[in-house]
Amino acid sequence: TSYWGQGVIPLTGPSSWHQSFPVAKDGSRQSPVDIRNEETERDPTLQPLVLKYDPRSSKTIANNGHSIQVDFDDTTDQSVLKGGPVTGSYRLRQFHFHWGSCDGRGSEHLVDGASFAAELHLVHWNSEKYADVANAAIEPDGLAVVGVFLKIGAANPALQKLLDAFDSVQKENTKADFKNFDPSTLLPPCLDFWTYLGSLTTPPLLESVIWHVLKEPITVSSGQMEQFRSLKFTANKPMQDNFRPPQPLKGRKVRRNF
Ligand SMILES: C[C@H](CNC(=O)c1ccc(S(N)(=O)=O)cc1)Cn1ccc2ccccc21
Ligand SMILES: [Zn+2]
Repeated sequence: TSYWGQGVIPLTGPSSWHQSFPVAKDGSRQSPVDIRNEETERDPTLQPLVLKYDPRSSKTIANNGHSIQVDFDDTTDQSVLKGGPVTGSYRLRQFHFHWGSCDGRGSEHLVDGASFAAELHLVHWNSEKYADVANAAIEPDGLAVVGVFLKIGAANPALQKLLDAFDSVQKENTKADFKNFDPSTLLPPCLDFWTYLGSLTTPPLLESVIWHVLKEPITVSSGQMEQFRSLKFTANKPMQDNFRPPQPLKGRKVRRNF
């Protein structure tokens, strides 16, 4: 932050990203968005979403300074996304979370203006058309991200397996083995989704994401949310409020398959 006159201009948060990444302000397909369900369009041509995950492809868990992330072996089509609005097959690369400093906020997408306590992002890239995630990330159809809302309720046993690994990645830029984790244990039973063309929600904010936001949340307890907040950002600050606020739709249509 820097002090100019009365105001404090945060040089690190989302409101200053446009200084280094003009697409933040000038882009036509920025994410996240507030999904106004009344304004979405039901599209009967949307195929069911097929998520086929192999636990043998999970590799490591890392605190990368802005989220907690589990990385997968994406050298073969072991864990893939198919169906929904996309043709072809998108390979799972990683999943990570966004959450708040309190249970009342934390998700990136909103539904009719309402936030959830957290949001899980499963990041896949178009392995039929591009060589790797970095090349895919700069193409309009390069990435497919599935967003899953975490709603405060009963403690989630699948999530607890992940939280139990947090002790080894408390500090920023730490990584540990995290094998045999099946990400499908973090999915709700129903894969109904909203879909729209959007972007990465963190710099470089590339407009390369086909978003699939699941209608049904999974649960997380307040105690489990506290464990997310025990992770550290840089300078030993608690990792929290790592979500971008909603961005203008700029004429985009959000479709739903339910
Ligand atoms: C983007 C990539 C690093 N970022 C991500 O992979 C990423 C994935 C998903 C989200 S979210 N929250 O939207 O699900 C956010 C960031 C590196 N990278 C690849 C090409 C590339 C070009 C310039 C700079 C960095 C580059
Ligand atoms: Zn994300």
